[in-house]
Amino acid sequence: MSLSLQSPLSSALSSRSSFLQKGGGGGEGRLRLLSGSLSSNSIFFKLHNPSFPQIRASSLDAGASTELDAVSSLSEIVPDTVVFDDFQKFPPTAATVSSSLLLGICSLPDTIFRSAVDTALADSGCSSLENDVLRLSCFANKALVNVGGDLSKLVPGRVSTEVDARLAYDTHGIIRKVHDLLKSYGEIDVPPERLLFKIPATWQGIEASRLLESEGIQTHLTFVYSFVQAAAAAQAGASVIQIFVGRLRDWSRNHSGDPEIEAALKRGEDPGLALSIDALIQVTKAYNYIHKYGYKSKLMAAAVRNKQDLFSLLGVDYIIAPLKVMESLKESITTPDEKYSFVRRLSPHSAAAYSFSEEELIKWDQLSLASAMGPASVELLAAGLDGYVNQAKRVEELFAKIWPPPNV
Ligand SMILES: O=C(CO)[C@@H](O)[C@H](O)[C@H](O)[C@H](O)COP(=O)(O)O
Repeated sequence: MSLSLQSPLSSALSSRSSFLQKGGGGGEGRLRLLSGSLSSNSIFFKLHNPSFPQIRASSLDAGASTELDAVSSLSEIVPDTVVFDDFQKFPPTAATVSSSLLLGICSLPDTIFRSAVDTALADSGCSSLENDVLRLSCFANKALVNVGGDLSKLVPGRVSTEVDARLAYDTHGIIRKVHDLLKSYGEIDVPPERLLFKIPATWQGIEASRLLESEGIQTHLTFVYSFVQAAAAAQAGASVIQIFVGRLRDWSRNHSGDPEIEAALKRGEDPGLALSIDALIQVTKAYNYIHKYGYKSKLMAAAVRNKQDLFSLLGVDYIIAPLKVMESLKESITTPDEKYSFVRRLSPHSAAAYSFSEEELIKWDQLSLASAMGPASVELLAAGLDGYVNQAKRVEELFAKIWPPPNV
């Protein structure tokens, strides 16, 4: 059977062109690429002065550098790129491919990734599957891999591929899915060392990560909202552990009965602007645990909403920063003296000095993890999974509408 590669998506999608405008937290159709740091020199800033003056880029003189240079020397700052134009401004060095990205690509009339999706929908192996569910899942996998393959040519770093969140509680299902994705990547010559597989940090996801890492397959555990998930992920040997600090702050703010929030409000602090104490505690403990005990994992802080969030995380291995924060950091100039305003909050040195309780140093298992996670991480994990499941279903619904292409 010969299948056309002539953009079978176009007609079905002509009414879906507004995905990219919807924006918002983790919103649909946002195209997320991860760029590396712009500077690698290591300066250690000693003093903290949150009200340091900001000078516009036009007045840059010898000896001045940007805030972005300054913070990039302490953490790898990863732009959370949402549109293709940002490639020019913040060239990506790594990328994530997800259902959300597929929805975004399908909503655009003409993108460099569109033919990757069309090619997936023309895959004869998938087309020949009689079972509708299997066929749609096959198309979705191929689309992820084809887009991931294109991204691997654009970025020098690793491409992280989202694993279907419907498998979040099925260790062997996750492993089978990753093996399938890896096989498809092999067919288009993308080697495993260029790949990460993004898996939800449920206990079953953490177990899958442990087994996959033991085969040399790199994993990226996401939806981490607590130190205990991060510790279990580190024990599993996950390559990347992604903790969503801003969502923890939002959770605290939305549970105003929380005594910490009440106390912050009484002190006149706005819990909506500063990272909540709990978010800072979880990320600090996660970082210290990984670095004190020599785990190979890298900790990635995500859902950073403003510069103050970012400043309070300096030293963490990676920080994903929205473009507006990146731009503001790039436009703000520091003079050599002002550089000392930046404080490295997290470092291997401070990690070494940190004390954990005996209960925190256990070998985590399903039961201990479940009883230690706490309401914020339980609720946020469930909400994150719901979002990903919804996006995965929408991709399949979309593919079901447009397959077979009209001229088959
Ligand atoms: O997960 C990745 C990349 O792997 C990020 O794009 C990630 O989705 C974003 O940093 C966060 O989701 C942003 O947080 P929020 O605004 O959705 O709460």
